[in-house]
Amino acid sequence: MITEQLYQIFLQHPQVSTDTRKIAPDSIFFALKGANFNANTFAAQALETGAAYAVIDEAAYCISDRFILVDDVLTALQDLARYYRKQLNIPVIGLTGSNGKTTTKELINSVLSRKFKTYATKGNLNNHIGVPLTLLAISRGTEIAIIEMGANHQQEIAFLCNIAQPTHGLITNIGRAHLEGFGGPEGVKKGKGELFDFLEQSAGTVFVNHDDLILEEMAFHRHFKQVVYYGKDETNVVSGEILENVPLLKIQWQANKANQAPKNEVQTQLTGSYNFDNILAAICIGHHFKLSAEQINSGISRYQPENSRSQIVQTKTNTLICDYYNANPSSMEVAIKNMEAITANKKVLILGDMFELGEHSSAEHELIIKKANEIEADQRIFIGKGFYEHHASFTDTFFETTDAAFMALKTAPVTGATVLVKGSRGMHLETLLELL
Ligand SMILES: CC(=O)N[C@H]1[C@@H](OP(=O)(O)OP(=O)(O)OC[C@H]2O[C@@H](n3ccc(=O)[nH]c3=O)[C@H](O)[C@@H]2O)O[C@H](CO)[C@@H](O)[C@@H]1O[C@H](C)C(=O)N[C@@H](C)C(=O)N[C@H](CCC(=O)N[C@@H](CCC[C@@H](N)C(=O)O)C(=O)O)C(=O)O
Ligand SMILES: Nc1ncnc2c1ncn2[C@@H]1O[C@H](COP(=O)(O)OP(=O)(O)OP(=O)(O)O)[C@@H](O)[C@H]1O
Ligand SMILES: C[C@@H](N)C(=O)N[C@H](C)C(=O)O
Repeated sequence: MITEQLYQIFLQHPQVSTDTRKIAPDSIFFALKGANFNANTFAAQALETGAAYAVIDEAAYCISDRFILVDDVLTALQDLARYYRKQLNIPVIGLTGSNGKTTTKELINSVLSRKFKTYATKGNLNNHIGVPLTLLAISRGTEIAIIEMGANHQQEIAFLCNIAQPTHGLITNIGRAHLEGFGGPEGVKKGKGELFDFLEQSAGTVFVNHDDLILEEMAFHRHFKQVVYYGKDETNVVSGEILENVPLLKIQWQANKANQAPKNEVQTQLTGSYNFDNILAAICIGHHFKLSAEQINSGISRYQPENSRSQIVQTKTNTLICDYYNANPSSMEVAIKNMEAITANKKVLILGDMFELGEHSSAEHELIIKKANEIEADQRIFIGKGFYEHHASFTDTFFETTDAAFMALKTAPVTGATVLVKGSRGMHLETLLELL
């Protein structure tokens, strides 16, 4: 079936399901294949449990006209999303970067939704499946969409841009994340730069952090229709500075200094000086879309991080900075620097291995141990094989596994401290929480 026909069906049934355990009534079920299951086998069940149609790619399962047979279900999903996107005549803000995508996306959404009907990527649905699902969930009447794009290899952002067709774009930063798939730091720059390439070719608008030399250079070498700069310097369209970080950030910002615009102060629910850039990006985008300072401040101050991203948790015995949703050398470094900046009687670092670093893994883990030793801390606990490899060269505490750390913390608990808990998701550092 060609995409136009599928689109006509989608107009009648504008909801998509991919899991028979969560079928939306009257939706179109896309039978994807995964590591465990071939969802063609669930297509009939999807119809029985409320789906209107099932898109499949194996003829053997096509037993009535409610089955839509295509060559490849994933491609059909992506093509439908691209086709639907083209019908939406709205600004689409594409967002990528090594760190801070989800936080910045949530902040932008929180700000823009003070004035517009917005739709933003849910959670982290940012890949070749997540972006199409996000686009197809945009309801008619939406005025601005904010689409997060993730990648761990070259050409992935180009592919996602081709589907989402952003009119505006932001790269949060270029860091040392997913080095394995991108082929090193230069590869990350190239891969994330595919968003800038798309916006250059399509005469879009980019928002650029002027304090970030890499991003500034990437913007400088391209010819954009419009570049909107933000940063600490008052010559930027939006400028700002941190007023407090104790541990929540309070910031001051100003738009168009030249026009003698007033300064604004906003108390945020975010910790970590690195979040300053994320916040300023959202303010800049709010200003670009002509929100008032009150609307912008309201959007920023209301946003409360969730899901273990820089989340402050007060337990009976400690103040925890829970940051174990992910970890890479860049985000580890800024999280350690933030521990140095905050005021606390006792500071403890619990750091877990960083994944997907390939040949850079050993050196990057060693570097993080050194960085952690450059700041004042009462205890430094490193967990995982990547860190453990270097245990003989340092006097800190090392465990090969999270289970081993669990047993040790059970007998010698950490108390009365501000504790940074950060590591890759696969380290499952959340299992330590009950002891902290
Ligand atoms: C296809 C699918 O949805 N997969 C999810 C599934 O994985 P699995 O391979 O185990 O699939 P199954 O074999 O179990 O099932 C196949 C399909 O059958 C359906 N089904 C199954 C049983 C049943 O009874 N009924 C059924 O209908 C089932 O629903 C499947 O459709 O389960 C996993 C665990 O829950 C999911 O993780 C998996 O999701 C995959 C990975 C996915 O891509 N989901 C996207 C919606 C998404 O956006 N996920 C994001 C993660 C994004 C991410 O990691 N981003 C990276 C960068 C991008 C890297 C990129 N190259 C990549 O490959 O992802 C980043 O750094 O930000 C998320 O969930 O957060
Ligand atoms: N601007 C930033 N610079 C460096 N590190 C950051 C920045 N913003 C957030 N981080 C770090 O990255 C962690 C994850 O944040 P967030 O989920 O927003 O990033 P992400 O890029 O969306 O990651 P993912 O795609 O894996 O969800 C934070 O908890 C924090 O440690
Ligand atoms: C969760 C996934 N998107 C990711 O960021 N993985 C890295 C390697 C991590 O978990 O730290």
